[in-house]
Amino acid sequence: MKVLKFGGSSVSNSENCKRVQEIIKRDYANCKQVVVVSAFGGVTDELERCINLASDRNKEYENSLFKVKERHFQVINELNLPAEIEFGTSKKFDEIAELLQGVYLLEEISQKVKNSVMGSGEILSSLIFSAYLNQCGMNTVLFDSRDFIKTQNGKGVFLNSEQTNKNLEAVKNVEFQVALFPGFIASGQKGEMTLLGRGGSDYTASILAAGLKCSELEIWTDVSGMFTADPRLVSQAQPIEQMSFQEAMELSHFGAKVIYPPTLIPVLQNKINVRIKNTFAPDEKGTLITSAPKSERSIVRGLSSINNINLFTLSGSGMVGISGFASRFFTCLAQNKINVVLITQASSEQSMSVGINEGDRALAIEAVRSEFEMEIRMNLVNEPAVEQDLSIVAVVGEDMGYTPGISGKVFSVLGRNGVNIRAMAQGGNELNITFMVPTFDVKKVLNVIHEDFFISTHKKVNLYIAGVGNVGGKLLEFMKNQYDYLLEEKGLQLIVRAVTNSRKMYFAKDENMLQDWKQKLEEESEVANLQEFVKRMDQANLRNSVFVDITASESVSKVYQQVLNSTVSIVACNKIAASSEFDNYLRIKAAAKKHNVEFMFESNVGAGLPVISTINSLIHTGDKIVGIDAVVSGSLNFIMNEFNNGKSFVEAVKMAMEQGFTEPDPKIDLSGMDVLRKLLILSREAGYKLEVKDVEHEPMIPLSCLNGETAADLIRDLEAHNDHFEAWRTVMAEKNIRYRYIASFADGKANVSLKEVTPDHPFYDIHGKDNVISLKTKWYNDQPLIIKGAGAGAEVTASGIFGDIIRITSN
Ligand SMILES: Nc1ncnc2c1ncn2[C@@H]1O[C@H](COP(=O)(O)OP(=O)(O)O)[C@@H](O)[C@H]1O
Ligand SMILES: N[C@@H](CC(=O)OP(=O)(O)O)C(=O)O
Repeated sequence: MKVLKFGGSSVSNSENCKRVQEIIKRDYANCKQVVVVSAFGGVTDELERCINLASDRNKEYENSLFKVKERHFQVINELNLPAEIEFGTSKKFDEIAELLQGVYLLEEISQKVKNSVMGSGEILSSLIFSAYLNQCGMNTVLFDSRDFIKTQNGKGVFLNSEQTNKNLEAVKNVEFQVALFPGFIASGQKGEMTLLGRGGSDYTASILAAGLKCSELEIWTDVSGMFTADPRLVSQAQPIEQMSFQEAMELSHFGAKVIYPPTLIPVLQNKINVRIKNTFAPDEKGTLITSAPKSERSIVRGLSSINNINLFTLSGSGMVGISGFASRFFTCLAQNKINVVLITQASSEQSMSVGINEGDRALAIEAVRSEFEMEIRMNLVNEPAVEQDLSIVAVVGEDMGYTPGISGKVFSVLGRNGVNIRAMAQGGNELNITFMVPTFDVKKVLNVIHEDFFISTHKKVNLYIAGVGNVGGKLLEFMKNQYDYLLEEKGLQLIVRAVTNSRKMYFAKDENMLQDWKQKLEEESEVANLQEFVKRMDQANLRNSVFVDITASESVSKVYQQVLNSTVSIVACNKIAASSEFDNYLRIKAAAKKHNVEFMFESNVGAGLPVISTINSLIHTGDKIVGIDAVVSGSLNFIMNEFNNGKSFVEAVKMAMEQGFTEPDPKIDLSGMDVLRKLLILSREAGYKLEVKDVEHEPMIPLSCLNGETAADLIRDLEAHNDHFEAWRTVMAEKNIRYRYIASFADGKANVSLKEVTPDHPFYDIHGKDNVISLKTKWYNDQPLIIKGAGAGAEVTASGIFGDIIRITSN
């Protein structure tokens, strides 16, 4: 004989009742089955709502009850059940209505009435379902669980197992092929209806399995087993194939709703295996809960969480070394029936903290205040402190006890994601690590731990992109092209969550807008608002988030601190932050370090060339940069090369502008400001403290050409100075030299100016928009390390930014 329990999710309408009947039919001829049903999905909640409405003297309860009644009649009609079932159902609803009317008139709910109303859902579903099974030709006997399952008084559910098991003996004398029991309901000492706790039909099934000495208990629900984490919170969660009773108990105790915690006790005591199966995919394996489960590949078996937890702390100098404090504290909580979910004590013994349910907060404060009234008055103990809006997360696995370093790994991954752990405890049995975190962070916490401990198919990378012009557009195109490759080869899933330009922004509802960002921005956007953009990114609180700045905007660079405080990494091609005042540059780097996130800006110098990463790598391995010579303006090189090829200077500038090689304001290039910023960044990354004022700087073009406001003014002024530039051509021919705009740093001195280079100089032959960076170091002394290649253009810049994103997220 085996027990099958079908939860509310399995019996929520006539269609589902038919599925359940099919499942029972599979073994109908082979073995006797004890079937436990819950109320139709959501009915218990609705009945509870009705009582609360009635006690608030809100007539709306009648309407709500009517809807519940209609739902039951719809099932009866759709299953074509006989009139006596309609009659029985109607009678039950009359009884409920009468009870509710009493509550409405008295404005009071007694526990007895509450139980009677809330337990009605199971009485109704079992009545309907047993009739349906009989109609399908199955020999089904409907039993009333209240006649067998006996509870005793106390907080929560206290099963009188001796009496229950004795009562169940009678079932063995009844002739049936299917025995149907309503779940959830039981009876007390005086025969009154009692309830086994929310989710208690699982417990009913387990009590029956133990009392009737069944071979197996099957819990049929709407998921294919106990998952590695709540599948509603962790989309990559997988069903656990096998687990021990203890592991299942820990996971369910800490919130895995799929099984009600007390359920595991009777089956554990009687060594009855439990299988969790999916009514909607009956052929899937599900989870087997057994005494000796086979090991899974991961040491951690599963994760679970409970919300609405408060951290209640008792502290004070008077607590130190005085025995009896802890016992008084816990006794006082226990006497008030306050459930303690987690305990921690500071080693100084100056404070003791416990996790309690939000609903017990007021009672706990009152009880502890009164217990320690005298000590509080004498300032030996402080007023109890309570922190709200917390959740408990449990990491569970029997093998964790034998494997060092698990808690280290858990806490380091949380640290990397900026999660503040409020309290923690490791079970003495080493079966679990539990800790409290702000509820706001729970989803993120479960997902990052899951990604680290289970064979995740992929890691999600959440991108918030500011600046979707030329370079930004290319980046998004590259990411789209590489999406499948990165997912398959690197396990990285790129998800674009939001984009903004200076006019519009679009925040994805829940989708990945990588494919259709342009259309979304075009058709469904809202007015751009940078503060709002950052605020929403912060509120989303997604793991592995990256803010990508592809603007040249100072206002965007000003939100970096805020972005990093939200534990979001930054990838910038915008140079303003890294080349701002040295203190600000340091502050931003420090904020990134503090929040365990990254601030990366490889594309600030040399676009996609590996310049900053090379400098960082040399320094990390013990080298020292002693000199830098660099031609780092792709646009200026392009202009000079076109000029050398015979174009007039102004023609060459126009070409560079048209082809998108210059900054949005070309004066930033021609003034040498862009090169100066790059030199600042290189030398700072090389370990030198340098400000703009420390750099000797001569613009590439006469100062008088830089006074205009617009690009048209610049072109006009350059044309007016044509003779100045043509004179360069003459000098170059006479001296057999070329002019290059060079950034240099040596002996603590930095300089940016136009210099002559001879044909044997490495900067003489530079093609197109190439950059050359020559690094003289302790190790590259005789021959400097030279990095050369295209240093401007949308493609190479986008590839530099893309490289940073991948480097950050594949850590
Ligand atoms: N670790 C977990 N594994 C599987 N399901 C879980 C887990 N944690 C929470 N759940 C949730 O539990 C639900 C099943 O429990 P419940 O709604 O009580 O079902 P039923 O009505 O069948 O008793 C699933 O739909 C799932 O969303
Ligand atoms: N109907 C009860 C008992 C129960 O166990 O339901 P379910 O099996 O749907 O979780 C409740 O909602 O609490």
